[in-house]
Amino acid sequence: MASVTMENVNKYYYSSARLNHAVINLNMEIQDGELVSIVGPSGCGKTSTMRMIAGLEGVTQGKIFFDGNPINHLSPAQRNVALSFESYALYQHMTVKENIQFCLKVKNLSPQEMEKQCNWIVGLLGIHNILDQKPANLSGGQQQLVSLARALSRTPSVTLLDEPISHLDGRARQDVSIKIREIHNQLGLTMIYVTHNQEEAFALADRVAVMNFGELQQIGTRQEIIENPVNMFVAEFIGEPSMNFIPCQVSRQGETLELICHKDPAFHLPAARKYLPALHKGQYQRIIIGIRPIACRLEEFRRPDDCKLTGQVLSYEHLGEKSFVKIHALEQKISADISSHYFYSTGDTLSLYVNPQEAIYFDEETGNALPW
Ligand SMILES: Nc1ncnc2c1ncn2[C@@H]1O[C@H](COP(=O)(O)OP(=O)(O)OP(=O)(O)O)[C@@H](O)[C@H]1O
Repeated sequence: MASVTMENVNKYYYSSARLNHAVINLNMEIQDGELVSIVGPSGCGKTSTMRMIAGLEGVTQGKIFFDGNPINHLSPAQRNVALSFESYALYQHMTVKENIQFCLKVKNLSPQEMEKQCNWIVGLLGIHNILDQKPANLSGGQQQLVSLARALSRTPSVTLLDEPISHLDGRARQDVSIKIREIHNQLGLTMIYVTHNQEEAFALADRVAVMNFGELQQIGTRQEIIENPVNMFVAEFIGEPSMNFIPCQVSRQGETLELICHKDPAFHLPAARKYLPALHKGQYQRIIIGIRPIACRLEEFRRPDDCKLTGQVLSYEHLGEKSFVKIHALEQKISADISSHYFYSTGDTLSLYVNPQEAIYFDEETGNALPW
């Protein structure tokens, strides 16, 4: 297995006389044996990044290294990467078993070893019943499992999985993603995993990379990204429901700092301790306060320092153990994740309690998180 380093990597596409800067100055380091997941909105450059690492797409500018060795000039085969992309790319004239074994042939295994390796991955992914089928007779989900089996049966330098289980339904998807993690752990693979599903990304990966408009916004563990998003894009994109953003004016009176979020009715928040040094510098007049829905509590769960926010219920959803409510307060929508067994109707008056210490502050001008 190998570490992957991307140094100032750029990808331009020239199509219909239009220049598209799909990946912009990407710098990323993936350790040997690490599982990194890439998430981001459609068109942000995830697949282009994967295809450049695989060698299926040229790098316009910048360098990619495996274990410190430049690989830009190497063909896909020379890079020794295993791939499973959303479109399965199976050999249509071969059976499932032949598809898997074909990939193992490059490893020069004996027939017995090949059989053993094939049985291992087939057993893990539970696809024995389709071994003699041709791809055309399989569902989209089954074809993805075969494509995944092919990628995971090898022990390549780097394993690239791009939406490898997007066609599986809920339960099967969860089971297979757990198996991918198990295989990764067992074999110590260096793996890059693209998904639109944040929960899957955080459940699987050691670190998650968030991209937007071709640029890497942040790479970190779940805790780092949830607790310390670097900007409003990451804060809003990660987490469901999305973070609430409340614009505030910073009011300084001597040593006292207060955030005026709304005048009538008045809603003031004491400044969070961790941001006091940044706010005292006087550079920020207006900031945006980010409050996660999970940090908006009902009265029964309120904490001593919580501030009260009252408004009319706009919507209420009860989903199994979770309940989401939106209220109209401070002339905007405020979402709360209230694990509650009460039911609310549109128009009910509801108070939510937020702890000012749990808020994340952003510069109104740049959208970047304030330092602390
Ligand atoms: N072969 C191509 N020719 C021209 N433009 C392309 C090509 N492939 C991708 N693009 C453009 O590059 C940008 C990044 O595309 P890419 O497929 O890498 O994004 P993505 O994050 O993987 O999207 P999705 O999540 O929808 O798969 C998009 O604007 C896309 O339209």
